[in-house]
Amino acid sequence: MAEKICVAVRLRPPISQETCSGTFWRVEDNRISLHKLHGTPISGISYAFDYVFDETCSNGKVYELLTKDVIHAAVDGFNGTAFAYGQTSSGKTFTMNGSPNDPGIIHQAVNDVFQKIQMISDREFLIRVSYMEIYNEEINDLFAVQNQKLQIHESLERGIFVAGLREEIVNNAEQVIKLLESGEVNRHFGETNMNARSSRSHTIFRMVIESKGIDSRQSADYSSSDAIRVSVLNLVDLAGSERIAKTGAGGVRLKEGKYINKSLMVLGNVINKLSNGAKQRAHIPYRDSKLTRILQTALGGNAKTSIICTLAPEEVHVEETKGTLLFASRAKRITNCAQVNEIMTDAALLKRQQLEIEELRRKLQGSRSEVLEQEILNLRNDMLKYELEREKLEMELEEERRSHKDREQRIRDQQLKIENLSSLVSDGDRSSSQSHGLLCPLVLKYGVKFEVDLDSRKESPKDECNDRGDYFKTPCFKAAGNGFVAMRSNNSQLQDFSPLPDSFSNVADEDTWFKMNKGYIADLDSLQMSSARKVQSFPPQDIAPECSNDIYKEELQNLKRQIELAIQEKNKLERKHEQDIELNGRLMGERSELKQELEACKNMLEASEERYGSLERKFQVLKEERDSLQKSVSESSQKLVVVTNQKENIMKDLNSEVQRRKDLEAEIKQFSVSFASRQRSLASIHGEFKSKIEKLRAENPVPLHKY
Ligand SMILES: Nc1ncnc2c1ncn2[C@@H]1O[C@H](COP(=O)(O)OP(=O)(O)OP(=O)(O)O)[C@@H](O)[C@H]1O
Repeated sequence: MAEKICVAVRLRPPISQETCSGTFWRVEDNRISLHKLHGTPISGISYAFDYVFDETCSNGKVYELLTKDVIHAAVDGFNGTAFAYGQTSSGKTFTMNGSPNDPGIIHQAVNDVFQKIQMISDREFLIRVSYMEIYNEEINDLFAVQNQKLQIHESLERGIFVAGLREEIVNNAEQVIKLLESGEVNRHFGETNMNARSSRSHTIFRMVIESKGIDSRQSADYSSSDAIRVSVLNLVDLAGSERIAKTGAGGVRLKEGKYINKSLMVLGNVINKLSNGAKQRAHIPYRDSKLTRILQTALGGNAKTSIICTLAPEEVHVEETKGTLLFASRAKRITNCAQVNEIMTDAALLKRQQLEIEELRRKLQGSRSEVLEQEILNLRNDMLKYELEREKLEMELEEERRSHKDREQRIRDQQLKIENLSSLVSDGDRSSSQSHGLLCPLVLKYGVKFEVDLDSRKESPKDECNDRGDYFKTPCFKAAGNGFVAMRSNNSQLQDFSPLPDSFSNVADEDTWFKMNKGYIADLDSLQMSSARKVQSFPPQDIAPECSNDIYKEELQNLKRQIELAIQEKNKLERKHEQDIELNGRLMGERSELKQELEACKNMLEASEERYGSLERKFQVLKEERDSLQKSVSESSQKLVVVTNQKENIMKDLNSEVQRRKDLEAEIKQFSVSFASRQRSLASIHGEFKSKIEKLRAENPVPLHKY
């Protein structure tokens, strides 16, 4: 979350008893302004900050109001930086280090860190401390004097760090204070005109606070407690800017002063650029000095930062104080963006990966596999349905084919019957008309032609009747064209005359036709009489005695009846035939519809099969993916076990080492105590002996010349 740097100014009590002649600084709430001697504020020289501490304010209060939050946040995993800035002798070191009566920010921070840790029961902490100074633009290790001119490095894992700097693992505040004291000895101080013990270097006391949830190993689910939080807390005491003229520096002090001023100038530039806001920032010159490089995270980066600017109240320093206030005002505009720094341990990483894999698998199954499987199932069902439908249709079609064949067969049979009947009729008629010597060709409805030639019996030499005396022969069949006509045949030759038979009269007689057709009335207007024909009349003696006219008449009547019956049968069959044709047409239509439907089903089936195949392939790919995920999960689990074991071993070693150290310390303490008591007893023995010797000497004085 973006937040502004917290800035406070602190006015130190005046050191010299100089009499104020012109101006003085007045503190009101969180505002400091320059006033004229008689109290009027000087316009334009008034500044407000988060806090303004006057000369009466203690380090305790400064810590409480300004720095405590940063320190607590560091315990919670946020990077933190607190530094003091100001001209030489303005009270930076006093603020940071304090005095025996009024411990400074560093001491209070150290105590507070350990107190806070004590209160956090669900995390275990590991704290490392280091102490360095930047002297003449070189980094020296204050815990190990041999570590000098150290280099700054940067890595993804550690960020910006000083390589080779000694880090001490600490368990309590006292330990840290002792280390600090030992480090202070190595720090560069120097006497200047302005400060009897002036810091000639910038010092950075660094605490690295690592913490981890205690029960993370037991927890099955990944949570933030599985990660290790690593935060860096920098407590910085800067060297003070100085005016060479004022400090009276020369030689070494002058060289130091130049480096101090240069690095503070770079710090000023960085603050200046950062305070311009994101748009105008352009390049921030962190790399121009070691100080700004080390404090890079604290300035406009991932850290919570508080700055205390110390001010010398003396009138003689008013210009430097104004400069410091300007610096503080600019720093106030800087925005940082602090966040908890969590590092994944191997175990936590593995656990998180495992969970992520699980999640992915769930998603995969939920969003794809299941859906695909369902889709495949649906398609399979569809396919089955189509198959069944297809089978049903095929069966129907087969049945239809069979019935169609039957119908065709029936039609063919009927046609055959009709033809047989027709030929029967025509043969019968021919015989009949031949027997009467009458030619009466008739073409009746539906193209069945009946010729009644009553004379042909006698004329035809091939007639079987001649041979066996039977004038009615087995009918022969003869097909005729369609059409509803009743007409005389035009096939016969024109005759000279055509006399009507005595008894039969005219064949076109209405009554006769009515009788012949059994109630059917033909359109007599359309009937044509055959042309007159010469018929040779035979004398009665030429005719066989049994074939008298009556017999003929009777035969003719029979024949007529047969013809009528045949015609009726034929009409019936014709109607049936028509119906069959109609039905056949309808069935053909249905059949072609069924065929189309079958074709569509086949197409759908093919498409389904194709889709099914592609889904099967996808399913296979997903299966393989799942298998590889499972494999990586099992590998991760194995790694997890190894890493956990390793960590447990290390923790055991560490604990035993700590215990050993404690034991040694106790031993040393015990030894010191016994040593001291021995010393005391030796001293008392020595005293005793001495006094005894003295006493003996006094009792037995020995003459000098004896020696
Ligand atoms: N708030 C304060 N109350 C009492 N004494 C103070 C206060 N601030 C500073 N002093 C005293 O003023 C003197 C100079 O202070 P200090 O050494 O802390 O200044 P400095 O800014 O660190 O100077 P330098 O930059 O030269 O190291 C010291 O003797 C210190 O004890």
